[in-house]
Formats: sequence, C-alpha cells, structure tokens
Amino acid sequence: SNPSQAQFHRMSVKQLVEDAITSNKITIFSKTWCPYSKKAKALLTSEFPDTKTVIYELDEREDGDDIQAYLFQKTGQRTVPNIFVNQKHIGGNDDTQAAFKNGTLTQLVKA
Ligand SMILES: N[C@@H](CCC(=O)N[C@@H](CS)C(=O)NCC(=O)O)C(=O)O
Repeated sequence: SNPSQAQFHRMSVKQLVEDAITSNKITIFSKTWCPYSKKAKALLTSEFPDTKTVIYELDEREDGDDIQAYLFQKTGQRTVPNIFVNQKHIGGNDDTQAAFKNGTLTQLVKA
C-alpha cells in the first residue's frame, strides 16, 4: 500500500534518530532552555570529552516535535533530555546521573 505523506515524514525522522544513535557513542536529545538537559549535557561533555557525542536541540529544529514524538514511540519517554549511550536507551537526566554514580554509564562508554 501507499504510505501517506505523514508516514514518509515520520520515516525520515526515524532515520535521523536511528542514524544518530548508531553513529555516535553518546546521543543527547535536548532543549536549550531545559535545566535537566543542561545538567545532563554538562555531566556527559565534562566526564567524556573525547567520546563521540551528538546533541540535538529539539527547540531549535522544525522537526523537533516530530523527533520528540518518535522518541516517545521508541522509548516511552516524553521528556527531554532523552539520552542513548552505546546504542542503549539510558533515559533522562535523573537516570543519567544515577548511571554515572553507579558506574554503568562509564562501562557503556568504554564498551
Ligand atoms: N526527570 C526528568 C525531567 C525532565 C523534564 O521534566 N523535562 C522537561 C523540560 S525541562 C520536558 O521535557 N517537558 C516536556 C517538553 O518539553 O515537551 C529528567 O531528569 O530528565
């Protein structure tokens, strides 16, 4: 059957998200004004400065809402930041800080 325009659009957002996760060790979906995003970005960029990282600021992109909707479909998480390390969904800032404290984040980065 013929996918609708909307489905084509969603496919390209899916491609963008999946390519980001596959091509980077750390992928952060963020909003510039969000304090939780700021904390997560600060932790990850300061602790792992030499690790391949990409940050998508959803509030600065026309497709930001579509990316957020796809991330909800993929992860069940509606909020930003939404973070992946070594292809694995970590969660938001709280989850990221906890995973750093208990060592699992560093294990995933080094893996
Ligand atoms: N407990 C979450 C809180 C995240 C959160 O509340 N993010 C807000 C922005 S600061 C959000 O995504 N609100 C809904 C939206 O912007 O669409 C975390 O640690 O990441």
